[in-house]
Amino acid sequence: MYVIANHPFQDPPSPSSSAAAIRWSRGKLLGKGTYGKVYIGIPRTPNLPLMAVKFTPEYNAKFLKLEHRILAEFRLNPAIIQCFGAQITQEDGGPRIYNLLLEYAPCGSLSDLIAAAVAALLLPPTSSRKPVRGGRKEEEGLVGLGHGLGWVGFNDVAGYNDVAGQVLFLLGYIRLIRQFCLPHQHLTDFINGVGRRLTTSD
Ligand SMILES: Nc1ncnc2c1ncn2[C@@H]1O[C@H](COP(=O)(O)OP(=O)(O)OP(=O)(O)O)[C@@H](O)[C@H]1O
Repeated sequence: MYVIANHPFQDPPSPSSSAAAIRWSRGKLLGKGTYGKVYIGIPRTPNLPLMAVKFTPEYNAKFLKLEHRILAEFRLNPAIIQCFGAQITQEDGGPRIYNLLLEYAPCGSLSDLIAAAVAALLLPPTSSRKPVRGGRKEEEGLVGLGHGLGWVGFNDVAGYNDVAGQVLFLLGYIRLIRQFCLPHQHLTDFINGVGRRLTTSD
């Protein structure tokens, strides 16, 4: 993989060849969203944490670029997931790829957390929550999530004790509602980032 251009965080819209290249290699697939796939980014540059790298072909990167711009506005905000910049790469004559380098959030998104809390509320009491042998896979997953994260996560978020925390909590709800009722809006990517940051354990 060759790095063609770096978009440092301070200057998201225009590529800069003078920016020090963040070196990383692609790890396992974390998931897939509307705007691209997300892989673990294993840092090859000293002092960089593990990353989540969201990527898509450059010709299709309009929304990832917008996400980059929005995250730039919240740089160094401890409540919001960090972005380390963006890179355009190319492999062996393949298409140019736009990579958004994000802080890795090991505990999933705020919407995951809310879904887990809702699951914990809807599921029967603890004694009957254990996965049943032969039960449906999704059901077991839900039970596992609800059991492990449900109220702990909910209390963590609800206990977030300032105005910003309350707002972020509400944004999480908006995302959940959007998933069921509203047309897709890019703003929800930002909300995703908020959620992931809030659900990290540090
Ligand atoms: N910073 C991150 N840390 C860890 N995992 C992540 C991170 N960002 C994304 N992921 C994983 O990648 C998946 C896809 O994320 P992405 O933000 O592209 O889409 P989404 O938010 O799930 O859906 P949509 O784009 O439709 O809103 C997520 O569901 C999650 O599993």
